[in-house]
Amino acid sequence: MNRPFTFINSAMSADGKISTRERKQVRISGDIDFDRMDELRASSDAIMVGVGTVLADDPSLTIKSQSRRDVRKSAGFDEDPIRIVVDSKARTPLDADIFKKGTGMRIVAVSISAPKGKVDALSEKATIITAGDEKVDLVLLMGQLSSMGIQRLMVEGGATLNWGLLSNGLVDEVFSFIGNIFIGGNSSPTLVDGEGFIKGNLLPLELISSETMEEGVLLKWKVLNK
Ligand SMILES: NC(=O)C1=CN([C@@H]2O[C@H](COP(=O)(O)OP(=O)(O)OC[C@H]3O[C@@H](n4cnc5c(N)ncnc54)[C@H](O)[C@@H]3O)[C@@H](O)[C@H]2O)C=CC1
Ligand SMILES: Nc1nc(O)c(N)c(N[C@@H]2O[C@H](COP(=O)(O)O)[C@@H](O)[C@H]2O)n1
Repeated sequence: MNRPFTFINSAMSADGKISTRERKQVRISGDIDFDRMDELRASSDAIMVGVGTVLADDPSLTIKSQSRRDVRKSAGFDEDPIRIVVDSKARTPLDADIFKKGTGMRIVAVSISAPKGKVDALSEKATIITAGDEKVDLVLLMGQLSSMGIQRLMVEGGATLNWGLLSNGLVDEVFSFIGNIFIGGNSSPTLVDGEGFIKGNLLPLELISSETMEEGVLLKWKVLNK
């Protein structure tokens, strides 16, 4: 199956949490890491998040640096990459920042079970891809994104989508910034939630690089999919 080259970028606390138990966004990394994230966005054809992240953080997923926007434009691309929400039940708010801010294509991926009225309303704002019965079939979705010409896909979480992609063998690399705080809480989301892998069937990684950045560490992992 053809699929885009896919990488996750995430920031987590020293105890592996990506936000608090109230699922409120916290600043884990600093300006240097946010600028690195902006560079990754600018080098990508598309950026994907789960609807849980849209509901919690309302990210715009736009490129913030004007010079990076200018470079993309002069190369004939939209200033922002395609922005994709994986949203089985079409819960993305119609006034979400991904619709209000930035330029270029937006995609909302839904399942057949999504309410038709809300899907119709979202179709005024975004291209709709329907894949899967009750929840979005990520393997099918990746095939469709590839056939649309998306070759390099950046995933910005959250915890449930990360699990869905990793457990289906759909991720090639992971950038993980580890910040100098503890968040704690057994219900706070971690880098990878979902059911979790079981003993004897864990997902191995190869460490590509590690560097100290601001008050934390940036790790780059290659995912050793079977
Ligand atoms: N520190 C960081 O780098 C980041 C932190 N976050 C945090 O993550 C939290 C959101 O994470 P979650 O609640 O886990 O939501 P999520 O963003 O992972 O979205 C989950 C949703 O994805 C959709 N989905 C559809 N098909 C799926 C499939 N086959 N597999 C998996 N998901 C599928 C479902 O509708 C599901 O409800 C927030 O608290 C947010 O602040 C989010 C992004 C980055
Ligand atoms: N890389 C990173 N570091 C942190 O400290 C964070 N809190 C996050 N959160 C994610 O950053 C994105 C912000 O997007 P916009 O600025 O609105 O475009 C969003 O995906 C947050 O969940 N990331």
